[in-house]
Amino acid sequence: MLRWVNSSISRKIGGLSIILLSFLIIMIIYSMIGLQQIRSEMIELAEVDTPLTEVVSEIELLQLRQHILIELFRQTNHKPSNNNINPTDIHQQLESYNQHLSEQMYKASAIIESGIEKGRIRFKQEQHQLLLTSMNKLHQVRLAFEKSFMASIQAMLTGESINWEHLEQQDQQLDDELGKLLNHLNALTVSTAIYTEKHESNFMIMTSILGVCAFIIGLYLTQYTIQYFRQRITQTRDTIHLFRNAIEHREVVDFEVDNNIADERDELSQFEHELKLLLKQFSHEIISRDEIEKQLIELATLDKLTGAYNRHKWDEQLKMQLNLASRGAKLSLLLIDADHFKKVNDQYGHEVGDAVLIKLVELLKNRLRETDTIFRIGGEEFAVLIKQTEHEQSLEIAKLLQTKIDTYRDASLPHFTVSIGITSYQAGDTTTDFFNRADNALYLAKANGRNRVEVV
Ligand SMILES: Nc1nc2c(ncn2[C@@H]2O[C@H](COP(=O)(O)OP(=O)(O)OP(=O)(O)O)[C@@H](O)[C@H]2O)c(=O)[nH]1
Repeated sequence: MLRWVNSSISRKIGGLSIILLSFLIIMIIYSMIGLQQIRSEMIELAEVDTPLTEVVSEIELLQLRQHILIELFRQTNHKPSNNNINPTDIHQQLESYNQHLSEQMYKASAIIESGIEKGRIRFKQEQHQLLLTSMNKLHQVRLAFEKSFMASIQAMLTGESINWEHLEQQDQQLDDELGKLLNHLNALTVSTAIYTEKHESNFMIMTSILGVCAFIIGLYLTQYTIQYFRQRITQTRDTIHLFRNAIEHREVVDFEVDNNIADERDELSQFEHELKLLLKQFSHEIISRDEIEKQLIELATLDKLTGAYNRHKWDEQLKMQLNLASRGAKLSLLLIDADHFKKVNDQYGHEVGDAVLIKLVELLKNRLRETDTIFRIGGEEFAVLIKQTEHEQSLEIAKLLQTKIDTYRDASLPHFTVSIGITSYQAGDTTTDFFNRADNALYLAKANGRNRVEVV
């Protein structure tokens, strides 16, 4: 069953088509055999039933002739002078009647014998026996009638009295026997016709059942094919939908892809498998490209040495934050400059100077909130934008930073200090106004002895 489920689509549909085709072939063969049988039964009807019907009609006519013959004989005997038929004529007619009856009986037995030989007479052994007995009886009765009739003619010719009672008895007996034979022959033709009719109706029922079965199989095959394709296409559409959603939300699509069974599956499963692999790989690439882009943007906006934002980012952020401040947001600017940094470089070397700058930014980051951004705007000069904070509080932060740096000690670094100029946004400030006020404050801090905070 699993092999069937996993087999290719062409094999699945091919398998079902073979079942349907085999069924149709069986149906056609059955119909041909059935039609052939019905045809032979029709021939049988034509070969047995029709001549037998003719014999029956002939015997019925002979029955009539028998009655007429007796009546003629009666009239000739009653008024011989008024009748132009003489006993010789009656004798001849009797012989002709006998001959005809014998011929019809011979014909009937020949038809039945030949029918039985060819296997076309479908009646029971007892029926056959009954027919033969009836014929024998008829033969004997006919002989007795002939004998009695001949004796009566002879009596009429010699003027003796005729035994009418006996003749009429023989006539009646012959009539009865003829009637019985006719009944047997009729029953035979009727049973043949009934058999054929029954066979025909069985054939029609069987053909109809086979037709309905073929229709159901065909319908199921069509339904199965449509359903199968619809289900698989829906699955693939869901996979693509999942992928699209994941990409929209910038998430990695984690399809379950079973590599081991991929080769054993049908074409649609293999297609789905390949699609999932492709989408998975594609999503990974999109996400990693996003990561790279993010890193590139970060790199483009960060200062390589200290990790603080660079001058380019500073210009952009200063404008943006000032814009927000003009709409009511609180904003303070700290300009931080390392004191006598030239001396550090000169005395300890440029590398130590770099290390001092790195440490300086690290100390600033440690004391600031995530939202307060640090920019390196010159060699040893930094700016900090403090958002959503009152001026007094910003001043406190500036003093705290200056003190922390002053009190910081590291055996591998020289002691260093910073001067800080601070200002807060004032209504109508341009970037230049805002920056210049902070710069003036820094200048004051430098001028007033460094390692201190000044406000403007
Ligand atoms: N090591 C190092 N030094 C730098 C860097 N950028 C600027 N400098 C140095 O920083 C020094 C700045 O010196 P100045 O502008 O004279 O100021 P200062 O010596 O700090 O004195 P004041 O600012 O007046 O206290 C210069 O010697 C620059 O070479 C850097 O990235 N690394």
